Amino acid sequence: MFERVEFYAGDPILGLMVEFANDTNPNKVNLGVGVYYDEDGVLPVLECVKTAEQRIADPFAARPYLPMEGLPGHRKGCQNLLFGKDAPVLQQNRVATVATIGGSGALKVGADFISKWFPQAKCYVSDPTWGNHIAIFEGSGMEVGKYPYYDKATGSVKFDELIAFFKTLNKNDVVLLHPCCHNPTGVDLTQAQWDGLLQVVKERELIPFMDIAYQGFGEDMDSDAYAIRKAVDMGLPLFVSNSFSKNLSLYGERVGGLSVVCPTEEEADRVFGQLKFTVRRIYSSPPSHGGRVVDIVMNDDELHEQWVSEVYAMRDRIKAMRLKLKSVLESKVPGRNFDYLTTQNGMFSFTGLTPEQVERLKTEFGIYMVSNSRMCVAGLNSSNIDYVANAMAEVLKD
Ligand SMILES: Cc1[nH+]cc(COP(=O)(O)O)c(/C=N/[C@@H](CC(=O)O)C(=O)O)c1O
Repeated sequence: MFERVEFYAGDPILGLMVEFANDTNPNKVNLGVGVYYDEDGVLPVLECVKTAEQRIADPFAARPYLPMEGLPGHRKGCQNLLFGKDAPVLQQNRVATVATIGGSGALKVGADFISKWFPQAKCYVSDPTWGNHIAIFEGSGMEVGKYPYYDKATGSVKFDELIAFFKTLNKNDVVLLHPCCHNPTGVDLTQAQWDGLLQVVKERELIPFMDIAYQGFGEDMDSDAYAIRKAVDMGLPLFVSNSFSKNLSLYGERVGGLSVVCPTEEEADRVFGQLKFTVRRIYSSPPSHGGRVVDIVMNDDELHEQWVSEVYAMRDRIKAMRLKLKSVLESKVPGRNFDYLTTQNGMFSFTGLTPEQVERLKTEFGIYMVSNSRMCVAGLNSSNIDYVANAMAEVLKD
């Protein structure tokens, strides 16, 4: 019956979590999956989340379905975070937003919506990108291509090639963009480059789909949303998928959102209805617990302020680990350039290690990075950073 079903090779990122859990090396270090661990190597529960949990704690409360679109406060929280609390586009009711099952659910709902209403559209992702981007859009039946992005030789963006490529695309083709904290490279566009790129998107009438999963881990909440707000200012139609997994440390609660910026309120109403229908036929409605936590933290001014400072503390610890690792590696591997550790942004660093060197880190030292050489810097802390630096220095001798 199922003999034709192919074996699943496993996910290059999530598969590492299983391997890591089974690794008996007492010195093992998880620099694989994009999860923030604190200075003690523990996945934190934010103080603002604890307060929100206390407010809703009632183990005997009923658990009704949420609406297909999720809680109004969850949706409002996404909109204020992405577009700015008093943004005209929100006052004009031109944004259709649904709460989703994490950022992954947002991408899936968006991909299914586009596949249905723009059946000729092709999707183009950065080279490289988060591996699941390709799987999600192909899973929605879309053809997925790659646009030039990361220049291995210089460690920067191949901006001229990217622009030239965008100029070859067709109306309504989708370009999947990382507004900040690019995954896996950590290499972001400057604001001037965003201005130029979005101008080409406008001229070619492309559909920009911005996936922001690390807002607050780059510079700050507003700067990290620059590309999103610039696109709105330019009057572009825009899809935005956002995730609270990392910046609320609510990974397993599966909380995110999909927002679609429309030219008119009437069109936003139509899109909102079809987004609800798309949710209904994929997973029907979103989880309630995480949605209630998002609602409280995002809409209580005091908790929101506390949340922002907690995200910035996570951001700053990652930046401190970048500086420390760079200085230790420079002392251990003189002559090799480690500037990328401090020029790259957000949770990830593209180390440039070969697959063989990455494999040696895992098998000989119990240090886990993604095979494409992505390192989750948030897995570093004062007690493991020297061990990691020594191991990297060792494999770099090859
Ligand atoms: C760019 C990006 N977008 C969306 C997601 C999905 O977020 P969620 O809200 O959990 O559905 C992730 C997760 N990335 C990390 C975990 C994973 O691969 O699922 C990672 O890159 O390690 C991203 O890195």
